[in-house]
Amino acid sequence: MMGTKSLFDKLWDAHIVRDLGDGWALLHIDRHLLHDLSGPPALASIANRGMQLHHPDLVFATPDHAVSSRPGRISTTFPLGGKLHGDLSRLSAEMGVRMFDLGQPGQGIVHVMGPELGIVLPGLTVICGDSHTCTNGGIGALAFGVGSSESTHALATQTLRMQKPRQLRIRCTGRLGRGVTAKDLALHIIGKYGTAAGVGCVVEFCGPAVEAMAVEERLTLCNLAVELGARTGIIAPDDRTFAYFRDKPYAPTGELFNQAVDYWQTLFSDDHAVFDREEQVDVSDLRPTITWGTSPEQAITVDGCVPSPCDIEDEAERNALVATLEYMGLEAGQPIVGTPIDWVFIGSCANSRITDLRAAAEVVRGKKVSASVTAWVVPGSENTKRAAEAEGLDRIFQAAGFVWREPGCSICVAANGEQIPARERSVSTSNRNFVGRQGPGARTHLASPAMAAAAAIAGVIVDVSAVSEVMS
Ligand SMILES: CC(C)[C@H](C(=O)O)[C@@H](O)C(=O)O
Ligand code: SF4
Repeated sequence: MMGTKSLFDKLWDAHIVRDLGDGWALLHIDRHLLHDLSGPPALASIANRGMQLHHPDLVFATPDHAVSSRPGRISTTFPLGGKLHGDLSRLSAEMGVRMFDLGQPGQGIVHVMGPELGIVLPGLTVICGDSHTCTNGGIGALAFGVGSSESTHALATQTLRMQKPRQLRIRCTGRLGRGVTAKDLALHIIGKYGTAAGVGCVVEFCGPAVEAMAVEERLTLCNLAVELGARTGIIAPDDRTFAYFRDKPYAPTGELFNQAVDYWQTLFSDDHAVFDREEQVDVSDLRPTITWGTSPEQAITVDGCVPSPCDIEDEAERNALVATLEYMGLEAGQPIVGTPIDWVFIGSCANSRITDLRAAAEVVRGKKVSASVTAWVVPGSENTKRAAEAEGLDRIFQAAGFVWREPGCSICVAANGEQIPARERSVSTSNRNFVGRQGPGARTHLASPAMAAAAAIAGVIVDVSAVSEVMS
């Protein structure tokens, strides 16, 4: 019989502990990740009820959101973060959870360190009290961001109660052009379909353009699934994925690895799988893409212009656009290229992996950051930082005038006391450009690491694919 199951169906079915009826199921959770904002209250709620973790070996913690990224930082460099870090550290120790502490290999943004350590593997269910948990779908895990009560429930039972989501498949055909990345594709997809397109859905990304991506790029693509409104994103694991996990510290080894690969090879959508919605995107003509507004869907190709209120009939929409342009300090209809910037942030769980740092370093090599720009690189994890330093990327960035920082979320969300001042403009490799996201009044343009690096050098937004030396 021809298979009719999607990749998601296979993972869902494999994890059902009990069918609860009406599409609801109790799922086994294979990995539960905790960070310094959502982790301490979840652990405390278990401790305060006199309960124990059901399976502490499947729970892992890392401080990332509220820790300072200042070189030489310690726990209390940002005092509020020090308190959260202390709570996470103490509760983890008391309850048998492995925490990767500051300065240890493993510490980092929770969605970067999971796959990087092989804690997150293809076919596993993964949860974390964080919306970008969807990132892990890039390696073929079924990963959900959860709320605090679900997190507590999972700590106590190692299960999650969930209604089966609908399924959207986005097939990406063609080949990405030079200077065009998974980030550009993600912004393009969100711009094209909108931030509500994925509501209630799991989005499977597939097709030749996805198959051609490095594992890190697939993580970037799935990272932005939540900005499409989706419950999560997922990509079928393939030979590249299997090779990626060959040397990861928590991945199986030897015969167990071979057995794992045998199973991982069954994780794809069958030919006759049925989706609630299917879309196709030809990536061949994509250009570097950047946001101009305060929602990730407000994205244009870098050679484009910001929209003009005159072109909008609906009054409420027109007023919203006027307000957005005012917040962003942009003129209606202006080209985005040439817009002067003040900050560049290369980091976040969207784009802080080794391939991202390499791409940015390639643009920066031998050049200088514009005198008017403050430029930071915040590696996604301690392991990424060390790998980058071993390749000399830190020296390339520092010679150009970038600040080379310690791993964490930093000014992606400005929860660690680091922020972009009001009315200052950043090109950021992160995933959210909401009002006040990088600090009250801060103006954020989301883009790829290469685009951010090129903007840092030029001092204005530029089309990285038009900077000839870069492309040679
Ligand atoms: C603070 C945290 C819970 C939040 C999230 O859930 O995503 C953050 O990581 C973000 O990116 O906005
Ligand atoms: S890097 Fe940004 S998006 Fe990712 S988990 Fe941290 S705050 Fe959230």
